[in-house]
Amino acid sequence: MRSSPLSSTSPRSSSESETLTVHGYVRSVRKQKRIAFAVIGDGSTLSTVQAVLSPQLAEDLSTGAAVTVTGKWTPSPGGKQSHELQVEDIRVLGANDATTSPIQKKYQSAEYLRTIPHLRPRLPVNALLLRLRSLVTAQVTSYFAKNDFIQCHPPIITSSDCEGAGEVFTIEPAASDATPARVPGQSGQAKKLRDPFFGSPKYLTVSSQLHLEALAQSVDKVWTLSPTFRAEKSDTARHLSEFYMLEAEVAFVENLQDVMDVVEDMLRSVAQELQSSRVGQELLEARARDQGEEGTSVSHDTLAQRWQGLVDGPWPRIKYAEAIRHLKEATAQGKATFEFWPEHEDGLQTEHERYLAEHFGKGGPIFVTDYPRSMKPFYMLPSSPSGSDTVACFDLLVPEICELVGGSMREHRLPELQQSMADHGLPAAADSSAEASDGSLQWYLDLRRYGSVPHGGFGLGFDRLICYLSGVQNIRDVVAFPRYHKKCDC
Ligand SMILES: NC(=O)C[C@H](N)C(=O)O
Repeated sequence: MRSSPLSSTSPRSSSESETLTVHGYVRSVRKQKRIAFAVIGDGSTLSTVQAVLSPQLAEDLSTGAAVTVTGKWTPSPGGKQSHELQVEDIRVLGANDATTSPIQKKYQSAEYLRTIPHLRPRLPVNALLLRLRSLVTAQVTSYFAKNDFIQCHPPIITSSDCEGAGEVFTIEPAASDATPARVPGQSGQAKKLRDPFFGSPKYLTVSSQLHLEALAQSVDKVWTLSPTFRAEKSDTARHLSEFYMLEAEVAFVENLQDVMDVVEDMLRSVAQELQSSRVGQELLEARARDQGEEGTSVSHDTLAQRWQGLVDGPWPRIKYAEAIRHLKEATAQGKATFEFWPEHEDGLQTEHERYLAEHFGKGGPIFVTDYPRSMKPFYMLPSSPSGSDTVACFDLLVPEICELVGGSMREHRLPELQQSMADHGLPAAADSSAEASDGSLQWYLDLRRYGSVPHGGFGLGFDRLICYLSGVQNIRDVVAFPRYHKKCDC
């Protein structure tokens, strides 16, 4: 007798029957006078098993019930499947009232399914997305291990806003846990003022980059896949308040091209793994079945081309100034119409990024590099070490999603970093003897004081990558329990 996930229950070519036990959920049940059929799936594969049983055994069965079924795995006379399970015993582990169940065997919109995130993964395609995430995680882990990167666990609670964009969540214990603070001059009277748990306000991390920089300067090459948080109110298909970011930092790297090479190689390895995996095959199967259903996912062919676009290389690398020129030309020639006219000082709007990825990137990814310094955070190295108006940075743009990765060379020189912090309005004490004010980046400056090396790194929006690889168009539909403005229910 075997008991295993359906994904490892491969149909036998031998005609000899084998006793098999499967666990799963009833996807559908058809009861006739003398015979009943139940389709059983368990989320480990899109494939299902047809169970053939007597009407008595099928009596308590309803769609959605959790069952353990034992029977003979025999060649099927029906054309739809090579084998079927001739049931000898069935146990209903968890009954399901199919009439009141929030999951119904009919089309249910993505918006509706977002209201039941705890049940949504029971749908085979949502289970497939969980398996995709697991496969991509395994592949990036393997890629980094093979390339001598050390996996690190940077902190989630931080004292500064790395990106300086002011979109941080502040953390504090619940009010009842707050230590009563004594108010000076009111001896003996403990007044219930909030005494910050950590002494001063702390935040949920918006990026692990600064901490990774510290670690890279100890072990050379580091990476992490960690949750990050942004208190953005944007109601878009590409933003979440809690999301996973894959970040890496490489020490002793002199050139932005080398950092882009890591991104390109790593994503290529993920796409290759996907192309040869069962998860990949099933994703294509699912897309072929529901070709662009209700505008929630891309077609089979688009998805296959997307993966191939990641495998094919090298991906174009163009400078920001060139990108703006290209957009202006396209507008002037009537090849593109934008809501916002592309201007050097206005930055790239989403519509511009989309156009660049779809046209200049030949439908695949494209790196845009060397953005104006004024548009980027304080930690980026100038494009030319002697100073310039642009910084040695890149955004990787892909069709539909637009920005998938952002990275840069980091300013590793102390005086220049201090100047850049001052220019960006950040406190930048001149020497280490100055008392480090809470939340200051003294520790970050120390990295430049004590054995600094040229280094660079990047951050990739992991949930966006899952969207891109699966062809699902809304990030809220690829994250098991998505958190966004006004939404954090379970
Ligand atoms: N690690 C990175 O480069 C990510 C960057 N700090 C960001 O949040 O975009």
